[in-house]
Amino acid sequence: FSTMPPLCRSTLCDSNVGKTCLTFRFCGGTFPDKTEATIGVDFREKTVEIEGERIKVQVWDTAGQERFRKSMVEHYYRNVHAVVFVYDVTKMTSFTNLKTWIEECNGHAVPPLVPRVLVGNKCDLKDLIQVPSSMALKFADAHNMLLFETSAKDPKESQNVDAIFMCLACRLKPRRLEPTHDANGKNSCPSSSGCCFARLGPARRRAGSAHARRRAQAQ
Ligand SMILES: Nc1nc2c(ncn2[C@@H]2O[C@H](COP(=O)(O)OP(=O)(O)OP(=O)(O)O)[C@@H](O)[C@H]2O)c(=O)[nH]1
Repeated sequence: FSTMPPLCRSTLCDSNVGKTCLTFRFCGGTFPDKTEATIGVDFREKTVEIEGERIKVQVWDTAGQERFRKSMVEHYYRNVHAVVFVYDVTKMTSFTNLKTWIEECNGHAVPPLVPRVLVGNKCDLKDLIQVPSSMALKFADAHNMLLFETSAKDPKESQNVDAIFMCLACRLKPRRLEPTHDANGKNSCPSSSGCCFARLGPARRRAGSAHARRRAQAQ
């Protein structure tokens, strides 16, 4: 068991996009029947195994509603190892608001080299989709993020949800944590080659994988 402190990542963005449900799906393997608006920050944990090493992943589920974010103190931003930005594929405003969330993150001194990924949730609602994958990919590219399209609700999509956190756990695996942010601030993480995706099964290869491969080829 890893004695390192848990890898912490934060899920950020508008209310109702499914941040809480995604963390339930990843940490507990279930979709909650009912959720309440998150107040402040909720913590969930899961231990994953990567290359024979057990790593504790701690997910910080942050409130989307402004009135419940008052307790989101600087501390949380300063201590994240990775950030997961979530939008609802059936709600264009949640996608256009991403810019504000990225600015908020930057404004709280989250170092640009802390890995960030973009997650389009509620893909099970196929007839209601407002944000096309192509648009999301363009945005993800422009902000140097990988894109995952998921559904916390559909159990068939659960591998895609796992892929988000497994990819980040792989990038942040303790022995890789230091080189990711070397003394010169350069990103020397070996997984920038897209190795996380190479190890994940085909079911997880949505928009994110094609995107990752293109990025890997470009590097
Ligand atoms: N169809 C569908 N509904 C989802 C999915 N994920 C979440 N929901 C629903 O979306 C609503 C909001 O989900 P939450 O996980 O509470 O959203 P949140 O982003 O954590 O909201 P805040 O805590 O207010 O920031 C709930 O009614 C969920 O049942 C999904 O993948 N598909």
